[in-house]
Amino acid sequence: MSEKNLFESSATYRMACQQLRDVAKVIDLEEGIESRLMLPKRSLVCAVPIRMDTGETRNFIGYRVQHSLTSGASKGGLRYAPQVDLGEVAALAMWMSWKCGIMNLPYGGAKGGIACDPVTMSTGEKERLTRRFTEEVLSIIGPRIDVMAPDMGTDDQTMAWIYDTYSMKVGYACPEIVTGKPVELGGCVGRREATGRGVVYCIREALSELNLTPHESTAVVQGFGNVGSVTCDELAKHGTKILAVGDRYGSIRNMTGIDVAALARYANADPKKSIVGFPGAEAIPDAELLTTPCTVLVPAAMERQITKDNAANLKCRILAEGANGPTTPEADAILEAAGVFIIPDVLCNAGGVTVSYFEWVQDIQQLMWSERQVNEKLRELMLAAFHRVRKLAKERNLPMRMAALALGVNKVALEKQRRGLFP
Ligand SMILES: NC(=O)C1=CN([C@@H]2O[C@H](COP(=O)(O)OP(=O)(O)OC[C@H]3O[C@@H](n4cnc5c(N)ncnc54)[C@H](O)[C@@H]3O)[C@@H](O)[C@H]2O)C=CC1
Ligand SMILES: O=C(O)CCC(=O)C(=O)O
Repeated sequence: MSEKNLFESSATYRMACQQLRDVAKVIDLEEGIESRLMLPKRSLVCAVPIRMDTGETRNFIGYRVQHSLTSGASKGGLRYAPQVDLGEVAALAMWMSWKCGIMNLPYGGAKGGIACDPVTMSTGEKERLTRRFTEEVLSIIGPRIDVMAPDMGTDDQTMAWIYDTYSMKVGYACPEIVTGKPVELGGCVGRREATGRGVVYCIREALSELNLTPHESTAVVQGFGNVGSVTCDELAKHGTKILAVGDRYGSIRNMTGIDVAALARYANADPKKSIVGFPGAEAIPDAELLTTPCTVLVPAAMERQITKDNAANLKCRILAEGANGPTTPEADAILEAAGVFIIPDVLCNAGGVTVSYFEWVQDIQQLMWSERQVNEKLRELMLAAFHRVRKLAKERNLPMRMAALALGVNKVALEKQRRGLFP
């Protein structure tokens, strides 16, 4: 694509496009479809004015980007973070399309965000922000159009406010408008844990391929929010020692192993939910977190954390991408050459959207599954996807990321062709 577009000022969007260009060559993607898939189907940018607790009015900027509606409703999280911009949300929406394709879910990809710092806002301010944003995007969301879920900085309470605001507009309770809701409002048991659980299912498959056991393995995790904390917990339950953890405020390390349950209690008691100051580990500079020697490194925070500047210093056997887009294409090449087993984001963190799909199906059918049913089905779908990607990687001698993207992009492209190219 030669013309400059609205999204290209974002390095994250340029990275998603680079990946698409690379995989387009691998799967011999028709040029017209490739250039369509570089762009989202539609994007909404809105002012979100709210009254702060001080009485002043502040205007935030909100985004909802729908990358593809070809395979069904578009699906993806809503992110509250200071750096959110249109390009970042567009990249995340594109990755959602490939993720849903890899998992064979009947969805296109979408993502939303509001540029704000939820840590500094009161519950009332976040509620007003969420309700006003929902009003602003009403015309482009719906249970068959676009279904939101939690992402960085949002949670089940955020989804409850969206559900309530939407239901008041349409005049009936409509739980299928969002997933990741509180269980008592039609949320799915196991959704909160689903992304981290999915990450650990993938890690265990990779360990077994490398003839390693969880017990003899160690892990380092960047991010201790939804994805990072559940990943730590699940790894620890399987006997893997967590050596170091980092968050937005700092990093900690204990080479004899961190007590994950105690760390979770400590972080939960902190207003910022931070791990900094945890007495069972020592503080380390952030730069040392990712380069701590370990079996498995799990970035579970932000995009573009592993770059050409630090990739060569990583000392892990497996890179399990809990976060979306944590590794740049330049870093990918360095890690591939070093023989690191990469479990790419669009596969590794797909457990979240998979259980979101279970939640949506339950809400539409008005029946509830047990936690055992949810977890068994999640495991079955994650393992099947892992081995589909692995098989293609081996057959075609592709890096895992290219194999995963090939499956995801191909599914969307095929559906476009069957429907008549550009629906
Ligand atoms: N929540 C979900 O179900 C899913 C989330 N993801 C992705 O996983 C990642 C994390 O999301 P959540 O755990 O939901 O978010 P969260 O808001 O629950 O937690 C984010 C964590 O990352 C830390 N963090 C933020 N900026 C950081 C920085 N610059 N350096 C180090 N740590 C930093 C925060 O302090 C916090 O511990 C994001 O990339 C998100 O898109 C992917 C799939 C599903
Ligand atoms: O659960 C969902 O619908 C989306 C989760 C998400 O935002 C993601 O996988 O990045």
